[in-house]
Amino acid sequence: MTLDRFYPIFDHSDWLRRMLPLGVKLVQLRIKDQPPEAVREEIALSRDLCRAHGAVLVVNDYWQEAIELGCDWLHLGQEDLDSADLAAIRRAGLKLGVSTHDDEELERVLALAPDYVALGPVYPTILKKMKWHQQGLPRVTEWKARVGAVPLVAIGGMSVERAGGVFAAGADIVSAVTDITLNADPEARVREWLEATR
Ligand SMILES: Cc1ncc(COP(=O)(O)OP(=O)(O)O)c(N)n1
Ligand SMILES: Cc1nc(C(=O)O)sc1CCOP(=O)(O)O
Ligand SMILES: [Mg+2]
Repeated sequence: MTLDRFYPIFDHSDWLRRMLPLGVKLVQLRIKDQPPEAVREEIALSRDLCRAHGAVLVVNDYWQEAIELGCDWLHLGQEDLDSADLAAIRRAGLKLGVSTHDDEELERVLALAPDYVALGPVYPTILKKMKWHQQGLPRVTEWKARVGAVPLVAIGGMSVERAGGVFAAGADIVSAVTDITLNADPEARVREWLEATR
């Protein structure tokens, strides 16, 4: 299966309800600091919305809920990998995307045969505090050479204006958060993203 080249990330199903009708075909639900019932409800709602729109939903962090709720894709970071039951995830048939930021992390995840590898932050991000400032485009090129046929997701400080250069550097998919969610007109911005990536 070929994943869409535009991969927005949202923290609530309300965003999916707004953006999926525009043509988004790959989206991550990234929930932080919510009670367990709200997390489950949000994952189930997002799963159903994505199925109705023929889009791929990637659930961030919540691997047990993703299994229990019959989801198809999961994203895990390095710390998540420490506690996740990868055998159970694979038994459930979930596809797995993973974050990487340095050589050691990349070596670790390549051994897991991931379904995509994310590299970040390619540019500085304002979404969360990170140990890494920015990887830069040469690092994207290096990562693509190392992951080979595995799809490479570039994340961190992404914008429509930067996407072309990031694809040219070797990324297969570009993922964005605040370029959309903090935009004065998020729907219009998503339309620009779709035009730039199709
Ligand atoms: C596409 C994509 N890439 C990287 C991340 C970050 O995952 P992680 O390092 O586990 O951090 P949190 O997002 O959980 O704060 C991601 N979510 N998606
Ligand atoms: C969630 C996340 N993970 C990253 C990583 O490098 O692993 S960067 C990032 C934030 C991306 O948000 P924005 O598009 O607003 O910069
Ligand atoms: Mg995580």
